[in-house]
Amino acid sequence: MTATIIYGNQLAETLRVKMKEEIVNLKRKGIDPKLTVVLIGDHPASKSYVSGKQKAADYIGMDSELIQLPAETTEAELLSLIDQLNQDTVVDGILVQLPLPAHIDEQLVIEAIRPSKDVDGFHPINIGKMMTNQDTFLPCTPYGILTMLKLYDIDIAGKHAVVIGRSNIVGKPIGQLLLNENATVTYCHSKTANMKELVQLADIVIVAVGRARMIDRSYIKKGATVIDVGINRLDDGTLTGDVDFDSVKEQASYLTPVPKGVGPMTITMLLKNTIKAAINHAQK
Ligand SMILES: Nc1nc2c(c(=O)[nH]1)N[C@@H](CN(C=O)c1ccc(C(=O)N[C@@H](CCC(=O)O)C(=O)O)cc1)CN2
Repeated sequence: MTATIIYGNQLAETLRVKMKEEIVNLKRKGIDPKLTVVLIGDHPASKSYVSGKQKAADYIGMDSELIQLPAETTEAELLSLIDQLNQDTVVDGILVQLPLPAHIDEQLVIEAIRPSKDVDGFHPINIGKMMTNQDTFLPCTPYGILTMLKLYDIDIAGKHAVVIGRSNIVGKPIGQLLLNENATVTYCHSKTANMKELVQLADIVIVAVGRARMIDRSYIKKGATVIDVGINRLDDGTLTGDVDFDSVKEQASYLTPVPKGVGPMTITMLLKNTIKAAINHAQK
């Protein structure tokens, strides 16, 4: 058996075409969603992700703006900018690209964003709503993963999902979203003693550790669904995931590639959240 490969870039394209129409319809009703992205410093990967967000917004006809500030920007300056964007009635979504330089407290910045404009879904109020299964902005990567599983009709309820990684932006929230869908969820992390045994039990494996090709077929139960969130740049410049793709594709029933897997869905869910924010703002 060879796994069905879930190409996130193709799903993302289909969803973006639909959003393009949605934007036309919203504009007819006087709703013009706007996303503001803030980038501090010139970290090459962050610059590339931010540019991907701008291009995707342009493609669907969404108004977007990039505010790029030097790495020396102080925490107070960034908080003051966020305050201005919170007050600006034209701005629907605010995204501060992470990671931030070490002298800025990331959590303080996340909490400064008005929850109704937090299209990243990182504000504790939005996380709390997600945990209690209320309507809110879902963090974009986990939301993208859930959308991929649903579009492929992959059963979640009653299945055993193992999440490898416990970051605030991917590991913790994807586990919660799968739990909300009635999966039984196990988290593994760097201190988990029997990780391989646990992963071998999983029907759905989400890998978000940041270690190139760490998970090979010996971890994977025959027929499992494997979602690779890792983006690792090798010395030769190529990108690879946390999963050893060629090995796992012979064992899994569904598998996401890197690149062209989860990444494009992350950006697509950001657009979706921004549209949601604009509709919410228009109803107030
Ligand atoms: N404020 C946020 N910061 C960060 C987030 C986030 O969701 N919000 N997530 C990541 C980075 N990220 C989005 O910002 C992101 C990562 C990767 C991709 C993507 O499309 N990857 C491509 C490959 C791109 C390449 O060639 O480098 C792929 O997988 O096909 C999009 C968004 C950390 N920061």
